[in-house]
Amino acid sequence: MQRLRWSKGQQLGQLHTSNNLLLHDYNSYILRCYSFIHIRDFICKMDRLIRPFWKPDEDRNRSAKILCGVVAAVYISNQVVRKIINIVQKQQIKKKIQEKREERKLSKAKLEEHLKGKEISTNTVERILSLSFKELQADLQSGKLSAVDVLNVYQIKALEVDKRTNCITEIVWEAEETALQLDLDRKKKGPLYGIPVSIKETYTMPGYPCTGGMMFYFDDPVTEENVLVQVLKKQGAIPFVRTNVPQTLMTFECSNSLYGTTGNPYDPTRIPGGSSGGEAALIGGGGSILGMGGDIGGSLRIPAHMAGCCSLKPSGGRLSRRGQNKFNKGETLVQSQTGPMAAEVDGLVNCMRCLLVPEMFDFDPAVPPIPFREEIFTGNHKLTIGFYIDDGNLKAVPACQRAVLEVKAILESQGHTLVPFKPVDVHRMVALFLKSVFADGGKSYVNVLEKDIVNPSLRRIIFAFGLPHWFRKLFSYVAKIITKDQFTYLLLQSGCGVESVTEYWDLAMNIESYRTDFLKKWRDNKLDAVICPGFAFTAVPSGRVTDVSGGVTYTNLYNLLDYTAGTLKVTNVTQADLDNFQHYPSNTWMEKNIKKFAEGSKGLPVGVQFVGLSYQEELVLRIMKEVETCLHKNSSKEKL
Ligand SMILES: CCCCCC/C=C\CCCCCCCC(=O)NCCO
Repeated sequence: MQRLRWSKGQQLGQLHTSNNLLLHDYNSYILRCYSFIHIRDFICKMDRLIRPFWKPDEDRNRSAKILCGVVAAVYISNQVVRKIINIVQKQQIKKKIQEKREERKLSKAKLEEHLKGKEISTNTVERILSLSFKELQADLQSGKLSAVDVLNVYQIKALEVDKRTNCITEIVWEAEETALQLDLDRKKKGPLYGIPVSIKETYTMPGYPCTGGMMFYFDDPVTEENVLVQVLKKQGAIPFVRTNVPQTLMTFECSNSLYGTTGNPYDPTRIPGGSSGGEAALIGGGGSILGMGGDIGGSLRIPAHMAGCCSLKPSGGRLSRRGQNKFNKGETLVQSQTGPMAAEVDGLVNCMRCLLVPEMFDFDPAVPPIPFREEIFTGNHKLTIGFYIDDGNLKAVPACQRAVLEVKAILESQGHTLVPFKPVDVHRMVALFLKSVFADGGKSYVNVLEKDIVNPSLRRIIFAFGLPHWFRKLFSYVAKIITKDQFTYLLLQSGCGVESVTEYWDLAMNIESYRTDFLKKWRDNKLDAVICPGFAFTAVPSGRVTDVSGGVTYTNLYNLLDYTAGTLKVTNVTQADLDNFQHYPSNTWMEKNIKKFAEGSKGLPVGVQFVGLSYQEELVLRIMKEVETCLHKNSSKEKL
């Protein structure tokens, strides 16, 4: 037996280095059988030890039976005790959640009372809210407006948007004190003086919970202030609210047991996108002019597209990640990036300008010390821009296709050359992405959520993550036959992650080779930039995200490549877009769901994505600004 085990073990070691998935599954299966053999061996050994104590005429199997019984009893009672502990813990969590919800309600009511006491006229509110980013900045700099007035107006509007969408997790109480101080200290005006900024819940700010929507992190003490928050404050900005995120951050639904569900400002029964969904709902609803978010698979861009604002996902840690990435820590192959979200491109530009300063490079020496390159942003040479409306995974819905074609026409009218482009095999890309972000097979999420109330939209995935890998992989084939969706298959297959360091290194090499192939195609087409759909579809009803999760290939491609990508709202869904659904395919489960969820989507915002190579933030912003200017001109012409 010993010899057999040794030789099989050697064989397994050899098989393990192979990349063949089936062989790999077979290995896991054999290893499991071996664990069983170990238990049987153990029982046999114990049997031999105990046997001398039994009378010789007794049943020879009696001791083994008793031992099996004891093992079973210990196992069952262990399970029962664990279940009881879990139930008690869940009750405590529910109580805590309830208390927290009451606290949040009271805090918001208190701020509302405080603002009512100030008797700010509707006129003032409307006037300040109607100002563009540049106008607001100019009025604050000239002293026409005070920081406190602007803050109070945005607080009023933010509370109003929150009532419809539940986008605010915490009120930043020291905001008014900061504004008063800034107003007193007028000589020291930073470039963002008096600009209220909303902050995603994942940014650490001492005194405020930073949970990523997971109760597990609720009692984690927050000691260090996020680097970007520190720099923004130094530049005169005033963090005034913190905003909601999805449980785990790895989905684009914006819902968790602690803060509840955030709705879309255009239709609260639908999602605002995620994970920076609270930010997008607040900015899209008009309750904030500038905000901060994060993005590992689309979390800055999906919500900007779905809730109607704009965002920029910088590349390569261009902005500091310190103090926001504790949830994706250790994920080095695809890294979460921090970035701004705003009502207009000017907000993004000014934010980047004010963050790319010596203070940030000082606070975080890991950030490449590249200041904002004005010469690239203001450059006027004509560009070659690739475009696509279908990435080869899920076809973008008619409104998302139209949005890209409209931007294409705008850019052509500005003298740029637009050429058709098709990304390199997105299925290959998404398999690498899922394997990287779920490298541990989703184990850390399952562990963290074990002591939480799992959000209904995630239950199916978390359940799948708890299943043995061999079963998940086997089931992926069944799921593929039933759904006909390649993404569902890949989520189950690649979501198993890697089993060894060798596999992790292989994965890193495969990502490198995908990046090389993509860059070659980009260079062959002589591209400066690419435009493509903001996402595969517009906002879907809450709770249905996992039914259409394949849409993420439109955004996570640029995370895997580590390119710069920004999203700008360019249009709204029209009746003609909905009528055009007759040409949309319904071959797969997700395509059918997308079609179903599009019903009633008229009026929802639609964004377009603008992509540049790594460290091309200024170029991407330049193109976004050009398009936004033309859109504004066109809409004022329409109004005339
Ligand atoms: C743990 C549950 C995950 C289930 C959803 C699986 C479906 C798709 C996987 C990728 C989705 C990525 C969405 C965007 C995530 C993101 O960018 N988060 C930012 C984190 O800082």
